[in-house]
Amino acid sequence: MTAPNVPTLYEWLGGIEALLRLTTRFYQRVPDDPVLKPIFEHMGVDHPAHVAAFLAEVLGGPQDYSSRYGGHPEMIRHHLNRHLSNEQRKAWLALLLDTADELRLPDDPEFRSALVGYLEWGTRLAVINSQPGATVDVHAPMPKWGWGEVKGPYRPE
Ligand code: HEM
Repeated sequence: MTAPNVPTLYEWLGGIEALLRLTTRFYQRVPDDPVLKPIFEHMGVDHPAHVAAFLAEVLGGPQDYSSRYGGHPEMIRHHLNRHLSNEQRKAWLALLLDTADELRLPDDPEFRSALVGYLEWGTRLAVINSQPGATVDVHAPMPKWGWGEVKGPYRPE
């Protein structure tokens, strides 16, 4: 159970508006990254908004990705047979975190460690689901991420 007065990670980072800024800027920067550029050459214009909606739901925000876009099974489906490598995963993660710094998303240790925890998990799952033979579990539940061991945001004194 969530303790009273502890914001969700979604609330703490600034909600959907902040996530849209993050994903929009991230995919603007992708073409400048030689490792990531070829992977996203054919992505649709809605891709940044879909990833923002997915992250919002995982981090405790509205459940729009589930109600509008098909939930976790649909996200997995997008990664099937992409043959993503660990090198590509690390480039994705590094660029996302660098973009979070560029946009001045909250950088307190509590928030960033929780965010990195989810992104480490999520990017590794994307790589696993992109390998030959991976299949979609149509009942895969949406992951939910909270503050973890730190139990809440940084508060002075
Ligand atoms: C936490 C990590 C991740 C999340 C939440 C995520 C989320 C998503 C979502 C929601 C989509 C569907 C977008 C749409 O509907 O257009 C998608 C597609 C995709 N993702 Fe990810 N992803 C993650 C990690 C990665 C990583 C690490 C890579 C590659 C290094 C990757 C590569 C792709 C590709 C290639 C597509 C399809 C793009 C296209 O439509 O051409 N993803 N991802």
